[in-house]
Formats: sequence, C-alpha cells, structure tokens
Amino acid sequence: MNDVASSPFDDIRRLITTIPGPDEAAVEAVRLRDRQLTKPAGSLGRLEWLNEWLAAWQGKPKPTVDRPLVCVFAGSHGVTSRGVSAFPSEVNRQMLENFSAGGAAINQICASLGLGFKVFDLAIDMPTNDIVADAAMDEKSCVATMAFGMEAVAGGTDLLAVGELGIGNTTIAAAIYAALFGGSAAHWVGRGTGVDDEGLKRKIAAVEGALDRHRDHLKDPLEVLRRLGGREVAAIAGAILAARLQRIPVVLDGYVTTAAAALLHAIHPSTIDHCIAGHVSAEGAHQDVLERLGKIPLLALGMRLGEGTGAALAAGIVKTAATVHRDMATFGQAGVAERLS
Ligand SMILES: O=C(O)c1ccc[n+]([C@@H]2O[C@H](COP(=O)([O-])O)[C@@H](O)[C@H]2O)c1
Ligand SMILES: Cc1cc2nc[nH]c2cc1C
Repeated sequence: MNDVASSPFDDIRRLITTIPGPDEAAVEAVRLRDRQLTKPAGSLGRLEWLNEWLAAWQGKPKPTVDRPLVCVFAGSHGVTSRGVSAFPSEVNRQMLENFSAGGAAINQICASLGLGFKVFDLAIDMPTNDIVADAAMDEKSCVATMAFGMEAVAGGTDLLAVGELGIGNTTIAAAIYAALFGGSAAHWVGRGTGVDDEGLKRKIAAVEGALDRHRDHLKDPLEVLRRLGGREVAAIAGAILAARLQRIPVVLDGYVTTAAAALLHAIHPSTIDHCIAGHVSAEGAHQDVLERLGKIPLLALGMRLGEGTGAALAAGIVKTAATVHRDMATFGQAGVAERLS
C-alpha cells in the first residue's frame, strides 16, 4: 500500500508528464515549401511563423485550419459581493442568452471569420466562494471542472480559440497573477468592465485580502487555481491541456484567459508551448503577463471585452495564414523568376 494520500490533483500532474513535444519534421516540411512560394523569403513575417507553429503542434507537414473552434467558458464569482465589478452578476446569465440568440460581439466575429462557436455554462447560477473568505472551490470540483473543460475539444477541431465570461473575474485573474508572480495587488488590478476609482480600491482590497487569507498555500499552482480561481479558469486550463494531448494548437484570449495559461506555465513552462497570445488586452497588466510567459501577442486592438473576441480575431488570421501557405503557387508553377543569388 502507498502510505502517501493521493489527491485528484495528482492525476493532472501525471497527465502533464505525458504531453507531446513539437513535431520538428513537420516544421521542416513547412519551411521547405515556404521557400518555394512566390514571395521573397520572410516577406510574410509572422504569417510564416504561424504555419511553422501549426505544423509543430498539429504534427502535420501540411497544417490545416479547416475546423477552427471558439470555446467560451462562463463562471460566476462570490467575490462580486465586494463591489469589484461595474456590472451585476445577472449579466452572466443574460449574456449566455445573448450568445444563444446570436447577439454578442463574439457571434459576429465567428460568423464573419467562419469560426465554430461553443459556450460552456459552468454552474453560472452557483457562484464559487468569495476568495477573500474561503477557497473558491474544493479540490474535487476543481479537478472535475478541469475535466469538463477537457471535453470542449471532444467534437474535433484543428485550431482552438479559448475565451471566458464571468462578472468579477478580472479580480480573480489579478489574484492569481499576484500569487504566481508576486508584486503589489495594485499592479495586477485593472478596471475590468470599467469600475470607477472607488471600485478599483475595492478590487485592490479584495486581492490583498485573498492573498492574505491564503498566503501559506500558494506555492502549488493547482492550489492557487483552487483557492483563488474560478470554474472558467479551471475549465480553460483543462481545455488547453486536452488540446495539447490531441495535437490542437490554441489561441488565448485576454487577461482572464491568460491566467489559466499562466497557472499551467507555473507547473511547467513547456505546458503552454502550443498556445499563442491572440491579443494583448487593454487590461493594464496583460502585457506584463505575456512577457513573463514569453508570448508576443498577434493583435493589439485596445480590446478588453473578453468572451473570446481577441482570440477569435487572431484565429481568423491563423486561418488565413494556413490558406496562404496551402494555396500559393510556387516559383516553378507560376513561372516567376527566383532570387538572383
Ligand atoms: O479578458 C480580458 O482582457 C477582459 C478585460 C476586461 C473585462 N473582461 C470581461 O469582463 C468581465 C470581467 O470584468 P469585471 O469588471 O466584472 O471583473 C468578464 O466577463 C470578462 O470576460 C475581460
Ligand atoms: C455586457 C457585457 C458583456 C460581456 N462579455 C464578456 N464580459 C462581459 C461583461 C459585460 C458587462
């Protein structure tokens, strides 16, 4: 008998030890074809790199973006009782209805770019505990929610864009970053949906209170997730892991979504090598987070909506990059003269 008590988190840790690495042969095949296409070498900038990235993580010498999928995870948060958002928590349910009716920004972006769209309701009417007073979740429900997130890609996709919805979750994200990276609560807290100066003070106080409450238990990133996180963050972490195991590249959304990636990165940096930052959010500290994760955002549009919008726009660019690589003529096919020397 093993006398060390096993925890549900051990399954997650074990899973992380099994994730595949990049397919270098596929990357080489993309580079070879890229050199033959009718353009000066390197002239498509990061579009060229995107195809190498797709090939590396799909494990395909001819990368595809035929079934791109945007998954949005919705959670609700007990910390909202502290006045940390400019909007009431009812917005969660109302925005889910808006998603279903096709009225949200993300619906228009997905329709415009030809992206699939799925929403996951993570017990939106049952908020997680207030992180200042208690742990957000118990270990079992944290792992169960990660497992639920893993199912997001079960229907099949070749590019996953992840996003979230959850009033109060920029406070949750700020607390996670403060726990992972240190620094003051004020550095990590921003205006989210648009809180005024008083709201900003309440957010800072909430993050300080949460860190104080959980201070002796924040070494393990999975404990940070359980204590300071939310269900959407747990589910996104699960989706990112499942995508890696199924060789699906991932595009991250903004400040809140990136918190899930930062937790995985803290377990082991290579865990998020198959992820790119779709955009840098206008939420103040996002650029700092991306630098710490070694991610250069594809877009910088001053957006701070969440709901996967930045990731979806970036996924549209990734889709175009794959089409360009697949369908351009070579110098030989087009009869275009090659470089002189
Ligand atoms: O992801 C971002 O960069 C981002 C920045 C600001 C706000 N949000 C969205 O706004 C909500 C959280 O804002 P708040 O003020 O309620 O903490 C949540 O639904 C997020 O999707 C998202
Ligand atoms: C209206 C609204 C839409 C959102 N989408 C993501 N977060 C949101 C927050 C609000 C308040």
